[in-house]
Amino acid sequence: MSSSEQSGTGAEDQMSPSDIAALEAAFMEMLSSLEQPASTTTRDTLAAKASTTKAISSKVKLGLRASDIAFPSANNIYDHSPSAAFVLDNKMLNDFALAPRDPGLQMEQSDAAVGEFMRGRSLAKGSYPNSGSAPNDRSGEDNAACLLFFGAVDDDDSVPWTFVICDPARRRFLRAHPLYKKRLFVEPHHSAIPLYIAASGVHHEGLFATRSIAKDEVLFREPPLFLIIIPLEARLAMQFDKLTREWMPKRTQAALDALHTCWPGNDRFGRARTNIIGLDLPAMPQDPPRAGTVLGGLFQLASRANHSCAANVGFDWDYKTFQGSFKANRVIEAGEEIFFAYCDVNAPKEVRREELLRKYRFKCTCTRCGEI
Ligand SMILES: C[S@@+](CC[C@H](N)C(=O)[O-])C[C@H]1O[C@@H](n2cnc3c(N)ncnc32)[C@H](O)[C@@H]1O
Repeated sequence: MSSSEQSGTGAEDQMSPSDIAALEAAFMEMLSSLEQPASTTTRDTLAAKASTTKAISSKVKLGLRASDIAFPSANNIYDHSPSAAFVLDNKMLNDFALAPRDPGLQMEQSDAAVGEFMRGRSLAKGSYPNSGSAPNDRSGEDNAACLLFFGAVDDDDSVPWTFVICDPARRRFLRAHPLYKKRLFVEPHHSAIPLYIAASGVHHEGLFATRSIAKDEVLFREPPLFLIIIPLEARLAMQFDKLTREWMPKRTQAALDALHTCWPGNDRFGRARTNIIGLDLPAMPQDPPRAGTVLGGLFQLASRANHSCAANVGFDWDYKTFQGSFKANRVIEAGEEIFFAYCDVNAPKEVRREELLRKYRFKCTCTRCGEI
């Protein structure tokens, strides 16, 4: 799936040491701005949020420090929660869809997850046998199929993190991100997300609104489960099951396995291809025009949404906070299915249909495309 403005590209990845140094310096600057003490306004906002989420905070025992989730916007209901748990594992999502009026059970489960989270472990590090083509890897490590663990790692697999498979240049680029090795942003609690998963009229399952959603409302924000370079290379495809089995936390593996695949067989690569969303990354100095999208992200919630050329939400990727989000582009009624566009909706119908068929193996019958 592509984000609204971008589609996958085959960007070249030649970065000079000075390019890399400049990017790293820019990110360090960004990091220091994120670590500024909260302003009075931000503190007031946090205090107001703390009172509105009191019921949640009393049950979710989490001690995230503001600096761990230092997101500067201070204007979104899901930001900044100091009592937040990333508890969107698949079982809980299913529970949520089946029993949306039973948040108590979910709270208990999140308590357990949060307890593990707080124990904290050092970052796991690994390399993968070199498959031979890393001409611009100046990092001193020999793994061409680069793995990058972006976020905290817990041996018990219960913490939010992002698993990245990319080329050496992008790895260095991502490493310079201020959130590297830090905890990623977490939602206050998934019962605050106005969505549930249920059978879809267009395909198997989809996301639905639990209540009326206002135009421009952000439905949720979430870090990706993993990122992978686009285009998806054959050598990564062949190693993908092994890579994920060996390096991905079991919890993330389970979340990946729970997603739909539109490709024959049951391999994880097909599952990834079905569900990946193209992400806009900051342009790198040597990038050709429109090469902003160089990574695809797989998301636990966003990847559950079906496509429509008349989508009711837009997907947004915020590289600074490492979050994907859905924003309503019109009022959405309770019970309505959430749709976002996998392709460029400004392209002619025949072009859209061809792309959706080729990449996602379905014929679009949305209100704009009509019956086949
Ligand atoms: C990211 S998944 C969407 C969630 C999926 N429906 C599920 O049950 O997990 C993408 C796949 O859903 C199906 N799909 C999405 N939108 C569709 C639509 N408008 N019509 C038919 N199939 C669709 C296609 O098989 C596509 O490859």
